[in-house]
Amino acid sequence: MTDVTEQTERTEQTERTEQSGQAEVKQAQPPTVIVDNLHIVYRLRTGAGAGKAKGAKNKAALREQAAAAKEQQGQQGRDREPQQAGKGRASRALRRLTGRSDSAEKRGSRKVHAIKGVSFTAYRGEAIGVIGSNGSGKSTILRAIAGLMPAEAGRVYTEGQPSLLGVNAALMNDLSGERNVILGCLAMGMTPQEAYAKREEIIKFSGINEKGDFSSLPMRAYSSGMAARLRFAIASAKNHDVLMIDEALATGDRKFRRRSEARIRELRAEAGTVFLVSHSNKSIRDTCDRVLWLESGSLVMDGPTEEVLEAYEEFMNS
Ligand SMILES: Nc1ncnc2c1ncn2[C@@H]1O[C@H](COP(=O)(O)OP(=O)(O)OP(=O)(O)O)[C@@H](O)[C@H]1O
Repeated sequence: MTDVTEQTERTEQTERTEQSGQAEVKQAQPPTVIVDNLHIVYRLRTGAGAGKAKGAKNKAALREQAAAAKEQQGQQGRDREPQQAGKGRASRALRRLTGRSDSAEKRGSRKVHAIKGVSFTAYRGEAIGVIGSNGSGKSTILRAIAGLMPAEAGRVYTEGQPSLLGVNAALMNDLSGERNVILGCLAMGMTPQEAYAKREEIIKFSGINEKGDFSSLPMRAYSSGMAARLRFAIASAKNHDVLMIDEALATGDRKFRRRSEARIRELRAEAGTVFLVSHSNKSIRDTCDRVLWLESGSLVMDGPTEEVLEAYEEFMNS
């Protein structure tokens, strides 16, 4: 198995995880993902310099605006009271506009401890729902399994290359749906011949051409639901060792949702492991046989779908 968290070697804790109760229950199938006492921490820069790269363009524009305002104020001031008017006002306005105050000039950082010591083992052939209230850590744990988040502590071991739907598809808004299908297939490791051979089938499955020739239009012309359907269609065209779907089904209409749920069942039958993050308990019920329930970054429950959903629904209604 590969350590996707790129830390040091296998720990004793992993051995314990593999020998845990879950493993005894599911020992007929080999494990595909081991999450071992995982901690994920986001670090945010605050104060001066925060969001520098992103905000630089806006700030340059704001500075120009402020300079123009200063010029105007200066002109008005000169008309009224030479030298004094406008003095200091423009720089105060600039600080207000850019959100910088003298005290905020101090550099700082804040941490968000998003995943707190989560452990579980997933097995080949399982479809696992990931549930929990907003901000409980569902997307973060999928990103960690995909190898996109470094671990603060603990490890994630995976068999094969996990694919996080929507990220691995690497779609581009300026390219047509058709070109994106080819791009997505190549990004998943298909040869150009395989990608071209799959193109029609993927577009048909996505249903984007049901109301006109949308596949030849740039993706920026698609609704969010259409884009999500195309991403799902591309990602599910390949059999994945580990496929992770984050809310993708929630955006499709009912017809597409049924089709994609059937595809998830096929993927499971073809021996992969599927993780599905969803706020729709119905999607989870229809698709998953096991559920992980996270709250505030901790694993509250891990068990059969009905058992966990019942407890979760009770918690949500209390
Ligand atoms: N890029 C980020 N920077 C800082 N904190 C983040 C970032 N992304 C998520 N978080 C924080 O990590 C925690 C877990 O977020 P995450 O997105 O994993 O939750 P979620 O269960 O997927 O939420 P939702 O159901 O609302 O999509 C939250 O407290 C969130 O504020």
